[in-house]
Amino acid sequence: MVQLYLNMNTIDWIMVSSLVIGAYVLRYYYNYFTRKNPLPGPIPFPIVGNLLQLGIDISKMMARYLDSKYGNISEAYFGSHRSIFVSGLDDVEKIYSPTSIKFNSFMHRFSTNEGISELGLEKSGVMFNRDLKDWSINRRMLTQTLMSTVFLRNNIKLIEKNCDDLFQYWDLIGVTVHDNRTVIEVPNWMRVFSNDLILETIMNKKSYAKASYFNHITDKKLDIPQHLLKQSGDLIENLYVALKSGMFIINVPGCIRHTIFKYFNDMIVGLFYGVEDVIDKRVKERRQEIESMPVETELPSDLLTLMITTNTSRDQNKVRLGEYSEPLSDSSICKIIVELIVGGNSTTASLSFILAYLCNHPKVKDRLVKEIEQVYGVNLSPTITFESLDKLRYCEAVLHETARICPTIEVFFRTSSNRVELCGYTFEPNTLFWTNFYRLNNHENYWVEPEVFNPDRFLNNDLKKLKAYYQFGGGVRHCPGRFLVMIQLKTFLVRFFSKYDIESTVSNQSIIKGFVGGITNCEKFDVYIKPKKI
Ligand code: HEM
Repeated sequence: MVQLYLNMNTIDWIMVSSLVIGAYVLRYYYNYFTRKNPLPGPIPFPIVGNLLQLGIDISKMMARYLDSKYGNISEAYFGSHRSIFVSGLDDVEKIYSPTSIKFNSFMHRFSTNEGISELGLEKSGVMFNRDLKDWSINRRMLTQTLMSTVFLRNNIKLIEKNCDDLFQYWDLIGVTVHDNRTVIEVPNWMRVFSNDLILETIMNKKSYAKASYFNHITDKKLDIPQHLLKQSGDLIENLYVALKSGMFIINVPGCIRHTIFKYFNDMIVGLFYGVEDVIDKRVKERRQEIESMPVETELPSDLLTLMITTNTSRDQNKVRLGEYSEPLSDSSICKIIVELIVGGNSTTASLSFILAYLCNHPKVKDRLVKEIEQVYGVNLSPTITFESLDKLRYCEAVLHETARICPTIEVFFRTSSNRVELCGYTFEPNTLFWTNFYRLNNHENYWVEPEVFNPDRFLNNDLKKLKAYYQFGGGVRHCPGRFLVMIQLKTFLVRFFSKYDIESTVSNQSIIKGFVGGITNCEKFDVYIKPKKI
């Protein structure tokens, strides 16, 4: 046999390779055409699946293409992984409504995924964690903190402080000069604003992304140490690049990422772990700060402090993790924090879309401002309380209507934990289901004139009755940041419209969307911001 190999010339090698490849391709298509439960969808290629036809960004292609071409249920392949795409209301409800773990057939986010596993997220954190015991501890801790009134009340103060900083920078670049025509690029400012906010919310330390951006775009340099600006600027930039490449890591098979795209793959994974290193340093620093304080010191209720002290002698019993009695490890805390910062990026996108829709709908904007003035009076810098935000019914309707017509998460996913039935088909455990929020939120069967931006549809309606409205998922894995997001968006709008008016640089400016790591972003929207005349 060895002799036979040694005697083979180039032609022989080409023929043998062709035979092997041909046999592989034949077997691949035999398996494909005889698969169980065939669903409509584009025909895949070996190894890459449908990546060549559809690209790597599932949000874009699913919401816009698969649904209109193949209907309520279809399939596509990312590498060898089969994904099922669902956009019928009954089926999406089946996936997101169960509220108990015991009777839930869609408990997991992913089945095994080599990209997620390379990032160390498969068995830690919350979003992708497949270890349900570990997930339930982390999840319970997050829910009890992120949704507690004490935490949310404190966060209002932090949002106000960040608004004040933002407005100070805007004033410095000249927006308060009467009739000033300084162009404000909404998406860029909202990105640095919400990144600072989420980092400070989680890490209990000032972040300087706004200041870094201010220094980048103006000649008036702020008197803040260069290393602090660089640290915040780099962290945000690296996170953004890592997030932008998230779909590449998740959807492109390892055999391609580690060969053809090795350089790019290593760079992204390196960036991701670089971000984690920065967070890890902060976790250790905070641990030391806490340990150096007398035991009886009342500690603040920020997330990092709570995560570090849970199940330690400093635990102030704010969080109860049932039977679990171990403190969370630094590495576990780091993974959770990375996910939360990524979650904060949807808030960025929401802020930009809200301002853009308000600019393009001046009557809605006027009504919103009127409501803010009714609740807070005409006041450049009103004091905001948790209770007062509850009175902003129209504002809430504006937030929901923007999320309906322009969801920042257009599609999201769960994986079956058991054998399940959907749309008349039976699926095995570990099948990945992508659900189409964009289609449901804009479907003519469920909404009157879905293409019209009309917050009134949310005004006198119980959210539970608007079954086709999906923003934060639902059931047992419902987004734990949803209350925080609503508080952040409302507080920002109250502070903003108490001090300024906003106008698009051109009438009816188109709202350009981009897709970054599964989040739909506003790519560009330029406005003039004018001081409010009192
Ligand atoms: C507008 C902003 C946001 C949107 C649209 C959004 C949307 C979502 C959606 C659709 C899910 C999946 C839920 C499910 O499977 O049922 C989710 C999960 C999650 N979100 Fe959010 N989110 C936002 C902001 C945030 C923020 C600010 C945080 C944290 C500070 C956060 C933390 C999380 C976490 C940890 C999960 C995973 C939950 C789990 O798997 O158990 N999100 N989010």
